[in-house]
Amino acid sequence: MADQEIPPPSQLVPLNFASVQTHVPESHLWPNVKELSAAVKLDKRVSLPLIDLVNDDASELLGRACEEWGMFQLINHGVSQTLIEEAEEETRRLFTLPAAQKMKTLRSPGSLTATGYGMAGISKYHPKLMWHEGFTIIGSPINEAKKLWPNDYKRFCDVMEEYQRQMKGLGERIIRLILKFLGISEEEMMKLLTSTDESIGKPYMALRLNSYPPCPDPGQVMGLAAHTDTSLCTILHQVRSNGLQIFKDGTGWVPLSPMSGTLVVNVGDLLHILSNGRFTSILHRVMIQENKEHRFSLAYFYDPPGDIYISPYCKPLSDTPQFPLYRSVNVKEYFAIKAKKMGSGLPAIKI
Ligand SMILES: C=C1C[C@]23C[C@H]1CC[C@H]2[C@@]12CCC[C@@](C)(C(=O)O1)[C@H]2[C@@H]3C(=O)O
Ligand SMILES: O=C(O)CCC(=O)C(=O)O
Ligand SMILES: [Fe+2]
Repeated sequence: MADQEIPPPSQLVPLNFASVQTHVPESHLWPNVKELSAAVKLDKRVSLPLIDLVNDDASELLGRACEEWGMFQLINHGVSQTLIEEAEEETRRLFTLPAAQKMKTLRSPGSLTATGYGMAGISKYHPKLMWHEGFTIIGSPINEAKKLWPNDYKRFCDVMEEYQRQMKGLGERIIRLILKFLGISEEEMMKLLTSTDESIGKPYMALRLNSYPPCPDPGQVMGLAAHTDTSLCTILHQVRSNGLQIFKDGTGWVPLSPMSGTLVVNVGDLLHILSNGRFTSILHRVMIQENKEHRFSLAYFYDPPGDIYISPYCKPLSDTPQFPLYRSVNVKEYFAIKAKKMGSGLPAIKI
């Protein structure tokens, strides 16, 4: 089969990966991936803090993990294994559809909050394309699912809606415990967590299904380039596969291996701002592995609604005076700033 003609990057159309048999097209060859990989501290394969959500000390443990790592793995998270497996199965079913079918739901360029198929938003900041295709779901995916499976869309919708519902509940539990660690009052918390109230703006919660197809030359491509998430926190389920790396201060890039049954949670920019820089919005990326496996992941971005203002929380009664590192910013505005600043929004709101 002939390799598909490559559209210019500005169109942000994923490659028809199924048509690539032998060589990676020029558009996807990252000249620096060898150096990037060589710099990875393989001997430093780290294990993230493992936190039991029903532990009495969960709040303290989560807070410490957010300070030290900005990422941790959760057990006893309460999301059923069956639901996770169903969501995995539906993700696989979606990405193994013919390219033309997936293209019927292509996200409109420029829209940050649309449901549909496409490349990661950060693609437009890189001269080369990533070995990745995504499907973002905000709210109900029913309109897009009908295009993908005209006679059989219900299963996908039911599973994804339930998955979002459970992830939202889990996100709220996690954030509540983390805010408690920061000393934020119940009243202040309510403002941040009233995520379904449409009167305070459009919901920004998003589920992104990620697909990293097998690659004939994994050493020359990038799965998902280094980025921080634009969320309070992100809850990630990886389908039994390596490839996720984090940038740890003082160490450098380190690879992670998912532990089965756990969900990986990371701090995003909004929680970094809220904690006045105390929690790390962790830089992470995905590198394609040699194993020729099709890798999938499901990332749930837990966000407040668009019109909520996020301000650095400075302990009012602490001995040492604290000053806010960032100006107050609303969620919608921060998304727009981050998109405009090529994926790096924090410097733009620094005081
Ligand atoms: C720099 C970025 C990266 C963006 C777009 C732009 C600003 C906001 C980011 C997110 C955050 C929430 C999920 C996502 C899928 C979304 O809708 O907005 C992300 C998207 C991407 O990573 O693709
Ligand atoms: O696929 C992964 O493991 C990470 C995905 C991710 O970082 C994202 O979707 O923002
Ligand atoms: Fe991410």
